[in-house]
Amino acid sequence: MLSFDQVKQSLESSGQSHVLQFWPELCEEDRDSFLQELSQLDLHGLKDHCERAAKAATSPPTSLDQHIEPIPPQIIGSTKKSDKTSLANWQNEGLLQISKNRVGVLLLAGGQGTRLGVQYPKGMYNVGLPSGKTLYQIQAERIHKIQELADVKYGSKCTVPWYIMTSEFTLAPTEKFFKENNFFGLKPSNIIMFEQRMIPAVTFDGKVILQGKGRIAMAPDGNGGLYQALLDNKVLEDMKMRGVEYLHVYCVDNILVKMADPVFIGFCVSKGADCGAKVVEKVCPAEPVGLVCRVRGISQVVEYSEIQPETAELRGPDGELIYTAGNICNHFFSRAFLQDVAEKYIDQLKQHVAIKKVPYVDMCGNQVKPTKPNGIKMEKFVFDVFPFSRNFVVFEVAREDEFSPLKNADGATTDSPTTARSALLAQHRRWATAAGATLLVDQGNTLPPTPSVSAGDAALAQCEISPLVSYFGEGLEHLLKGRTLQSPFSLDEKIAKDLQA
Ligand SMILES: CC(=O)N[C@H]1[C@@H](OP(=O)(O)O)O[C@H](CO)[C@@H](O)[C@@H]1O
Repeated sequence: MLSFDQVKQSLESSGQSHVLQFWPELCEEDRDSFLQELSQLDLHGLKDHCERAAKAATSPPTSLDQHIEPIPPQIIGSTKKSDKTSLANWQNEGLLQISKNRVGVLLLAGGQGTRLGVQYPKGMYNVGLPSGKTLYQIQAERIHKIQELADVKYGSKCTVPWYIMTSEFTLAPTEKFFKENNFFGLKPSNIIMFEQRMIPAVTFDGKVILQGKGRIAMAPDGNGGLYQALLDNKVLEDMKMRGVEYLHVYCVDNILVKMADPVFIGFCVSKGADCGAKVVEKVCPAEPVGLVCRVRGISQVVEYSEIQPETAELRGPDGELIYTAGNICNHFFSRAFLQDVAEKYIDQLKQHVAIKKVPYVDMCGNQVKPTKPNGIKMEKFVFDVFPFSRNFVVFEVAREDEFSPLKNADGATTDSPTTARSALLAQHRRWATAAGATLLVDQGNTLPPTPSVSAGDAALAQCEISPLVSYFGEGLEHLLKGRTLQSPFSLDEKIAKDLQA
């Protein structure tokens, strides 16, 4: 820990001496914790950080729009358009890699869930499924299942390690939650949690914001803080030690995420890719998803907050949208590529500006909750390493099978607990009917085989299939064929055993 004088001097030379304004009022204990917090800051880089933030907030980002082009079809694979044999080959390749312990998953879980309006990590959210499972539990069970599928196919016991990037906000509650839930049956040594860095929020005139008299307002450095966090926490060494060559990186909020999806992994590996992204076709130009595209010939993502509406709305001769490749935050990276990024490119990652309402103490020491944005948070984005890739590929998937993110609180028309729950239940209804089951709603009404689903439609049968029973709809026929099932129907491992018997 640095001494008070060292910290004071550094703050003065960065033009931030106001940070210690309330020091004389602090008790011994608060002084200690504040000094500790300040010692951990990158004090050398502070001046630069504050100046850059203030400058970025006042000068609009240079628009990339004129240089955007769609991704060329040659580098796109698709669960919708590629032929069945290719898909089966990719799946086998993916399972082979998994069976050889070469695949890991990495969860981006440092965010605060502000839009969802909860005080705890998003992964702990229960969207109200009949089973009451949280996002973390669903993900853990999918890891279990994919290990089992690879084991069965290639006859070897394998592990898919689960790396979880948290932040100061989410680490402690996430650890506690995993412990309380007995790590959802996974081996604790195969779950590696680590923390991303936090950086200070800054006012429009480049001053660090004091959140309390002895505390500065800190925010995680964006999901692109991943690369620094991999270095800080020696995660690449851990991967190397385990023999993990490929990583599936995903964000916490997508209830349909396919953990270590063998088809996607297999596609990327077969193409010799070092980096890849899953996309879905955008539903409308304004959908808040990043656009996977090329800018001046280089593959990258232009975030929804940074594209102009006129560009997003561009249409071709038949009225079809030109830019349709929506980023679902499911990325593939080879370990070699991540090593390269860490060694050569980490300082070149773009900084993005987010203007936010940041609670603060004013000059007189009053706590203020601003009603208008007052602060700048600088963030890095996980996909900003794509331009450094030497062989980037894109994999298009069906939205109804792979993308239903939880972003907003209930009441919103999109991306809410209700839409997430409905998407999962609809998928499981499709699996059950495809396996030959008939689903009955309350009064014995038979469900049409392919029900059209609207969010929260109570008239539809509820059918939930545990990931421990089926990962992508496989293995259900021998359990469900010819059966009539009363809603709500929950197929867990125990019921699966009974049905088999
Ligand atoms: C920096 C980043 O990863 N942004 C991602 C991420 O955005 P959110 O702001 O977390 O919703 O998830 C979206 C998909 O849910 C994706 O479209 C977008 O590009």
